[in-house]
Amino acid sequence: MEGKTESFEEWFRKESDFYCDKICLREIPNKNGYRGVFATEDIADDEVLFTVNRSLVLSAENSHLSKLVTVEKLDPWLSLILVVMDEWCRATESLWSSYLDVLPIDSPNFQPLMFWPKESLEELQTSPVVNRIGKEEAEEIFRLVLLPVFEKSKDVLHPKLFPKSELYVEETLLPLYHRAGSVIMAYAFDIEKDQSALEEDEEGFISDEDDELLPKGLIPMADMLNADADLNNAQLFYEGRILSMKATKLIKAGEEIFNDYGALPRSELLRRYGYVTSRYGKFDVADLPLPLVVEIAKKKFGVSADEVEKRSTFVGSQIFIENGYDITHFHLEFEADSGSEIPECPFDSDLINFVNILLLPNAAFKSLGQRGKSPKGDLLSKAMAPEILDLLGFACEELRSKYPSTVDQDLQQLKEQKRLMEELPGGREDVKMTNGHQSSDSQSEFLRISRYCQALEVRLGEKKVLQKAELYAREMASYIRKERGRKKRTAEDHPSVPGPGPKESRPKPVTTKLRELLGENP
Ligand SMILES: C[S@@+](CC[C@H](N)C(=O)[O-])C[C@H]1O[C@@H](n2cnc3c(N)ncnc32)[C@H](O)[C@@H]1O
Repeated sequence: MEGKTESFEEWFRKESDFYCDKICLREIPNKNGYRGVFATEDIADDEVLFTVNRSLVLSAENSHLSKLVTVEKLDPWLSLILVVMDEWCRATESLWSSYLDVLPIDSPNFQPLMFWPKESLEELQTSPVVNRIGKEEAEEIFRLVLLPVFEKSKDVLHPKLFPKSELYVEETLLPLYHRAGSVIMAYAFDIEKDQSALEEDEEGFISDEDDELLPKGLIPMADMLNADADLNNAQLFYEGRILSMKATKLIKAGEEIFNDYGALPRSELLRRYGYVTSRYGKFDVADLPLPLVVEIAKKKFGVSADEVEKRSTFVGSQIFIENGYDITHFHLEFEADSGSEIPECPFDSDLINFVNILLLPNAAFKSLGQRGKSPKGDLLSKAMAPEILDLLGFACEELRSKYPSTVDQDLQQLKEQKRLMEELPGGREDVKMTNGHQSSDSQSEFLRISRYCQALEVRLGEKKVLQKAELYAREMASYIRKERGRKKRTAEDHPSVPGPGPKESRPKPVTTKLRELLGENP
């Protein structure tokens, strides 16, 4: 790694149109050898940090390979994977050689979930992220789509990619394919079209293609910026042929410059980028599978299989039914109508709607079928049946119980693992990682423990979301029941008052317990 960061920065300074002298790229001490971009002087909001000409983007369009084979015909991912593999093998012949040297294509420290061994993946317990890694699917695409391309293009690909002496080189190609794919997932950008080059149609509208089809590209230096939920202070702007990285707020000398990777739950951050930080905890979600909801409707609410079938068909005719719904952390929202704060519902409105229909009494469902319209299950503003909340609360409880350890056990384990990490021979792990003096045994022990800590943070995050949603469901159901009782009593005490009477201000539905929960860190 020595000198590579400096060589890359020097190369970029030469190749880019503009590189502000108030910033520098450097390796971050105690951080496992990864780099970041820092301000060396104060930088004003909107100030340009650097620019990259489109011709410097490592993309299928600009690649050496595109002059020889029509790589752009592959989907954006596959074409860039192929291009990166080829440029990587071309080593110093590649225009991007100094840049490729700083990408973690062969670094064991870059550990997104794709590279986790089975025993570390097991520490994620029942987290649904394990099913989203997609290693087998990626390997199938490799065999079905990429290997035939290698075969067809063997005369123009770099000889290392397809040694002529061998016909089938999966053993050497597959690991490189996975590394290149994972680097692209963590480093590549969707390259927005150059609007000035897009053709206008007859009515003067610029025709654009679907976002899904946007080509992917590696943008040197732009991808050296790290991200951390609340600290983001820079953003990439597409300005014709030029891509500009600009400050989005005042950045003080010495501060790190962060780009925004998006509002990602920690499970996704780990899957795509191989790291987690607690600041992303607020974006954590738990995926509630619909079959679990249905199972509870049957078991605890006596809904028959026949009714489930009929009602699912009814809902399916109105909205697209997902296999599962994200449950989120809830926050307090100010409600202008009542002048009070209400907790924002952690359950998806389509899920509420579905449960609402499942639990309707037969007669009500029949008349709904005749009207052909589904009622909106808008929590609180409409009179939501507390049974819906009961069912969702049970579902969260059930889902949480599928993780073999509790929140408290995980917290204890996390503390213990962090202590073990500190105790690794030679002091703090990451210091050893960067100066390269640790034995391979202690390095692999460090990687094992750090994967364990990351898995603990992910599963803890999901359990906490479930715990909070469960309590929310219980508290809100009890609040709605109390409210109904109170209204009924009022009506019984004043039977002569016609109509609903003067509009009452609704009492705050935020109980002490909910408040306590909201005060906690995610
Ligand atoms: C787009 S790159 C950023 C440049 C990278 N730091 C490097 O040295 O090559 C994304 C990778 O940086 C690392 N990263 C980004 N933000 C991070 C953070 N806040 N904490 C730890 N690692 C981070 C992760 O390894 C991630 O996969």
